[in-house]
Amino acid sequence: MSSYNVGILGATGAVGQQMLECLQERDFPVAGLRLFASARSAGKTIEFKGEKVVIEEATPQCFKGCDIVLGAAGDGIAKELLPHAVEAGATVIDNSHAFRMDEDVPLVVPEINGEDVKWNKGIIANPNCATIIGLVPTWPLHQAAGVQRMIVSTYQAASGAGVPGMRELEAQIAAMGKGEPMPEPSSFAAQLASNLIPQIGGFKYEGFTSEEMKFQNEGRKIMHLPELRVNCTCVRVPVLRSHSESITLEFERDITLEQAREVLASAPGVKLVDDRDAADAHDRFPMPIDTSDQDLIWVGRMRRDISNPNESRGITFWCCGDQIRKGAATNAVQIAQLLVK
Ligand SMILES: NC(=O)C1=CN([C@@H]2O[C@H](COP(=O)(O)OP(=O)(O)OC[C@H]3O[C@@H](n4cnc5c(N)ncnc54)[C@H](OP(=O)(O)O)[C@@H]3O)[C@@H](O)[C@H]2O)C=CC1
Ligand SMILES: N[C@@H](CC(=O)OP(=O)(O)O)C(=O)O
Repeated sequence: MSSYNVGILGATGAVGQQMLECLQERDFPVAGLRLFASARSAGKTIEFKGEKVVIEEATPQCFKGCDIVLGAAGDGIAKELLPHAVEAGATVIDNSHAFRMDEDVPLVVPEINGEDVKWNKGIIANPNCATIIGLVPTWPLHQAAGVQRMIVSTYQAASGAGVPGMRELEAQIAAMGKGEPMPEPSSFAAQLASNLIPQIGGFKYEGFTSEEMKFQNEGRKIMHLPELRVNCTCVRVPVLRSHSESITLEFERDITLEQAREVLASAPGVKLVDDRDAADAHDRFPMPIDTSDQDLIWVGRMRRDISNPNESRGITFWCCGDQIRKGAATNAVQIAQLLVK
């Protein structure tokens, strides 16, 4: 089997660190590993497969010799640096928003549109984390009955805002516990501990935020459904890791609740946890505490949409998934696996 020189831009962040674990877990054929971050981190080391790898400062020239570059930095850095990785001959799989909606950039969730990697011209984009988590269970139901419309509410963990978001929530919880003054928020618009913040990203379109519009726009591109109607509300919740979503789907064709359950029970990337009679809440429905640090999207609370006048055309469910893994690092490494297959 061939092996590849892999670079990670943003190797010290929440997603970059998780990528290192995913590469190891999936036994990705890494010939050489290069880690890039800001000048602040240059010279520090990170262990990979028992060996210390020195972090290099990310510059336009740094990608020489890389076959695959995994992007795990913010939009601005991705835009500035990753085209240089392509020029240096690498294929880029980027997690930022920078290239997702570009026409010549495939936006890929392997369980849905893995085939799209084939038409890449050097950059493949990893979708928004909340979008991936919602679409993995939606796609098999779409294949069964044709999804026309989605109503989505997300409950997004603090680590969606990276390492700084996680630290901010931890510091606030610690201050509350000790009765100390609350540290000023900086990653989030307001205090997150003991609160909910119904704004992720800036306000963008008719009062919807950028995060909310990503669900519609990226969802249309991934599922090849340019007419898909999506109404999404994104909320930041005081959970450290793993996003949760309430999703109502409206279908073109009839599907019963039993049929929908059957579809999801064998869908790739999905675990059905939907047992109203289970004695233990952990077996009754998915919760973010149970879906952290694993790769599947757990689905439960499956119900017929009683607000839909056509009783066999609407399904509501709840799902949870680790957004640092399947919403980012795992999805990117799965794409890399498709590329080298
Ligand atoms: N967290 C999540 O759940 C998800 C994140 N994403 C996306 O993934 C990307 C990374 O997010 P996340 O890991 O959360 O962010 P973090 O804030 O945790 O990490 C950011 C990374 O970018 C690096 N970086 C910052 N400035 C520079 C610079 N000037 N040059 C080079 N590298 C730099 C940081 O290095 P240093 O340590 O040296 O500052 C760090 O490695 C973002 O685009 C985000 O939108 C996508 C889906 C989910
Ligand atoms: N915005 C997401 C995480 C993220 O980074 O998304 P995007 O890659 O689309 O900016 C969250 O905060 O939960």
